[in-house]
Amino acid sequence: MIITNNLTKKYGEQTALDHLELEVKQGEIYCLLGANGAGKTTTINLLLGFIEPTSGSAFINQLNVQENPKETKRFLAYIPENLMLYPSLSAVENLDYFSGIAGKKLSDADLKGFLAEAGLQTDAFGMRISTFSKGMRQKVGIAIALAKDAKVLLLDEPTSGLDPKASNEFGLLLQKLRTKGVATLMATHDLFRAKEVGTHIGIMKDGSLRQQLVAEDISLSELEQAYLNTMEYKELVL
Ligand SMILES: Nc1ncnc2c1ncn2[C@@H]1O[C@H](COP(=O)(O)OP(=O)(O)OP(=O)(O)O)[C@@H](O)[C@H]1O
Repeated sequence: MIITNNLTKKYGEQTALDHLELEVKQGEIYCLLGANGAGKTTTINLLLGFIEPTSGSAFINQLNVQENPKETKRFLAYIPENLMLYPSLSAVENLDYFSGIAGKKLSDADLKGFLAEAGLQTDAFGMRISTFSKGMRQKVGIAIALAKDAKVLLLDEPTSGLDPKASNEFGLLLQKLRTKGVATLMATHDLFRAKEVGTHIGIMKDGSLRQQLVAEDISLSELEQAYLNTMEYKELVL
């Protein structure tokens, strides 16, 4: 579903992404970890076609992103850290608008069905987005992915700033999408959530993917150690 071949992005002398080889299959949740500036957002922006690679290629559903910018977007849903929705429109109206852009004309009942499936409480369906918490807005983002029938979900730090309950709910939603066969790539700083929801975990540093792990094969403390080793942190001695 998601494949990158030697995907590289340079800004002048600086290499933001260095020959990335990545594959996320149907029903997998791949969590990308890494310090600030490691290249996580660059990876997502390349998959979205927001920026052009310096070399290498990215594929969504077997289509080259650069060569098929419109077609690849049809398969994608993207939830950034702060999802942009229309603040003066309701959840139903936003969903109607964004699913319309994706070419879906849905009935009121369908729209509400997707919001319910995304875990939004019924009394919020008609409320303005400006009154929503971040967790509620992220649920609208999931509803958009569901309505669009997205095959690939790209997430950039979607749980940052969410309280543990909202973050846990978001993780459960990702697992629900996984059972529908969605391939998810999530950039995150949250090791705990990566271990909880991820099927695969990649650790990036300075634009390159340094380690790839299968989530069920490691414990949280092993993941933490692998992360710290990759970052070459020394153990803190007090
Ligand atoms: N438009 C740009 N111009 C120049 N350098 C850039 C640009 N965008 C990103 N970079 C550089 O590319 C590198 C990778 O950045 P990127 O945003 O992908 O990191 P990240 O892993 O997402 O970090 P964070 O966790 O802080 O979001 C950084 O060194 C960054 O400064």
